[in-house]
Formats: sequence, structure tokens, C-alpha cells
Amino acid sequence: MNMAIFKNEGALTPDYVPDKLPFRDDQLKLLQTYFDSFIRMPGSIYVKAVMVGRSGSGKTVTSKKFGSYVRVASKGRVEFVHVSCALHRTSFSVLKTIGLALGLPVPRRGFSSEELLELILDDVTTKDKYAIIALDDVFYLLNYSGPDAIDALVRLGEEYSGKGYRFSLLLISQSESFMDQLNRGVKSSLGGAVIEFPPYTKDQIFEILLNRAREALKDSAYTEEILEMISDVAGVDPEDQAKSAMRGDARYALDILWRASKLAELNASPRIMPSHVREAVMQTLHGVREDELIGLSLHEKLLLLAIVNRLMRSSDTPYISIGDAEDEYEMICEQYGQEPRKHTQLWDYVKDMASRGILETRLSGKGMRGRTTFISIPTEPLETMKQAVESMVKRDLGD
Ligand SMILES: Nc1ncnc2c1ncn2[C@@H]1O[C@H](COP(=O)(O)OP(=O)(O)OP(=O)(O)O)[C@@H](O)[C@H]1O
Repeated sequence: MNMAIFKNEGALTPDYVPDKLPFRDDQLKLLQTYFDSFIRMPGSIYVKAVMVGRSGSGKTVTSKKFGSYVRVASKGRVEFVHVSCALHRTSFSVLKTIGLALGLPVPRRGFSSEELLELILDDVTTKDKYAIIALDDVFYLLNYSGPDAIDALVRLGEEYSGKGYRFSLLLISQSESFMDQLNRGVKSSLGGAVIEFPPYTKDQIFEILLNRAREALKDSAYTEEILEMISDVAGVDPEDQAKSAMRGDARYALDILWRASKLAELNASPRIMPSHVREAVMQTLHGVREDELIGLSLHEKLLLLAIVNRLMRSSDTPYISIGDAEDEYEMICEQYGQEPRKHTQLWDYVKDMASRGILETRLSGKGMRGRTTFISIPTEPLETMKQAVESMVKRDLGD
């Protein structure tokens, strides 16, 4: 085992919350200010705030940091519940997560989400609990369940006002556009409290990487040049905003650093070399997040796996037809002992995954007969995607 690289590998994992969050002091202060009255005098007010910023701009980690602050500043009177809507896409599932996090007895089935909502409201009142609920990646809930799902959750805060407001709400999203889909009353009530998370510049990404590298890696395992190399790939260039539409993503940068470190370890290298970084860049998923993939249903995952497999075999064209994808999907279903879904269902899966940026689709060109949909995955490393989806399918099937 190569001991030259890692000091504490855990500090490079996506869920790790570092002590310091450089460049996010302002956002943290704003959160503290907006929720101040709810934290100091729970029940006196119902606060709603929104956090927006591109993928990897630090929204989730800042909200978790804020969560620790809430518990301390309220002396334990106010809880903080973080719900990932990428994983929980219906109001029932969100409510269940909230109930469980607050230690309430949650019925497993047989209840509508309205009934569950009532139950939770009753329980928090009898047990005298208060909480700030953070709905992360709230656009998933909107896309899946429509604006009424958000309505129900906003009501969670409003109802029982006679007995004090039990909840406050923090909505987190990649852009403000989700607000346009909300019912008018809800939208206007979210009004002014929008906290922005700008994408990180190269210099900022460098600083974030340096802090993490100090915690995770042995001093001799990396140089500042290596970290600069990664910052150049992942950070926004202030002079070239348009070209860097996908950048400013700290998750991407940290993922590259972790993969490069792993490659150095595997190759028994005493430190991370530029070649490890280059290889790591080629292996790292960019626009697609692991938890997005985890949130797909089993048959969406099987279809995605089929598409990836088929694309890996078609070296001469970046697209495959939906028919090819279906053939491959049927074989994969057989391999995993699953009954294949019907064509219309698969078509919905393709549209859904395309709308979330996991796939690209286009209609057949003029010179071709008929109208067929073609599918591609232009920006992601297929081998990495295959490994990720395959292990998720196995986990889903309990292997
Ligand atoms: N200022 C920072 N300092 C240290 N680490 C950071 C900072 N900002 C982000 N990170 C790290 O980058 C990764 C991605 O951040 P985070 O998950 O908070 O992004 P996000 O804005 O919620 O993205 P998404 O919209 O895709 O959910 C995490 O590992 C997080 O710890």
C-alpha cells in the first residue's frame, strides 16, 4: 500500500464539511441575518429564503455550515433539516424525511401527503419542536411533482400560526428560474430574500483546493503547481465568462484532485504528477452529479447503462438511435433478470434524462428516412459513467 499520498482521504469526499469555507462569509452572514429572529425567538416569525448558484458553487456545504450555527445559536431549540430533492422528489418523500429527521413517528404507507403533513404539524406542536427546513435542489421536486408540492411545504410553515410558527424554509436551486413555476402567492412571499452564489474564479478554486489538500494530503504529495493546473481547468476565467459556462465548480475541482491522488497512489508514485491530473480530468464526470444518478429509478439506470454501453461501442459516431438503445436495454434487462419497460415509458425516460442534462437528444437529419431520435453523451467520460451506473444498479438490486 502506498502511504505517500493521503493523510486523511475523507477530507476529499463530497460530503465532507470543512472547518473553513473561504469566499462564502457574506452568504453565511446573510443567512444568519435573515433567520435571526426565528433562531432567537422561535415561533415569532416565518422566514423564507432562497439560495441560488451554479453547480458546485458551495450552496449545500454553506447550508450545512449554517445548520451547525443554527443549533448552537438557538441553544438546541431550533433543528436544521437538510433534504436533498434530487433523492426525494415527491412531497410525501420530503415530508417523511423531515418527520424522521425530527424523530417523529412516520407511518410507512397508507397516508396521503396531506395527512402526513397534518400529522407532522400536530406532532411538532405537542413536542414543542422548531426547525429550519432546507430543500436542496428544489427544482427536482418542481419538475417531478409540480408547484403544488412546494405549496404544501410552504404551508407547513404557515399553518398553525396561532400556536407559533414551527418551521422556516430555505430553498436551494441552481437558478432563480424555478420561482417562475411557483404559484403566484408563494413566489411573491419568497420575494426579496435571495442569496446568490457566484461561480468560483480560478484563484478562488486554487485557495479551496489548497485548504483541502492541506487536510487530506501529505505535504510531499503535491505542489502548488499541481493545484494551479486543476484550478485552470475548473475555475471561471473572469475575462472569458461566456466560454466558461460550465465552470466555477468546486466539486469538479475537488473530484479531479481526489482522482489524481488516487492515480498517484495506484501507480506507487511519491507525489501527484501532471500526467495524473490529465488522466483524472479525462475520468471525472462534469455536468452530471453522482446523487443525480442515484436518484434515477432502476429502469432509468438500466436504460442509461444501455446507452453508455452502446455509445462505447460506436466509435465512428457520437450518436446512437433510440432503437439501438432499446435493443441494448432489452439485453441488459435480461442480464439483470428484469422485465423490460415498454417503448413509451422508455421514451419518457429519455426525455427526462435529457431535460436534466444527463443525455443530449436530437432528431434525425434531413437526408435520413423517417424521424428518429438520436442520443448522445458528449461531455462525460463514458467509462466512468458506466462504472458509476453499474455499481448503482447492483446496489439497487441488493447485490
Ligand atoms: N468555499 C468553499 N470552501 C471549501 N469547499 C467548498 C467551498 N465551496 C464548495 N466547496 C466544496 O465543493 C463541493 C461542492 O459544493 P456544494 O455541494 O456545496 O455545491 P452546490 O452549490 O450545492 O452544488 P449543486 O448545485 O450541484 O448541488 C463540496 O465538496 C464542497 O465541500
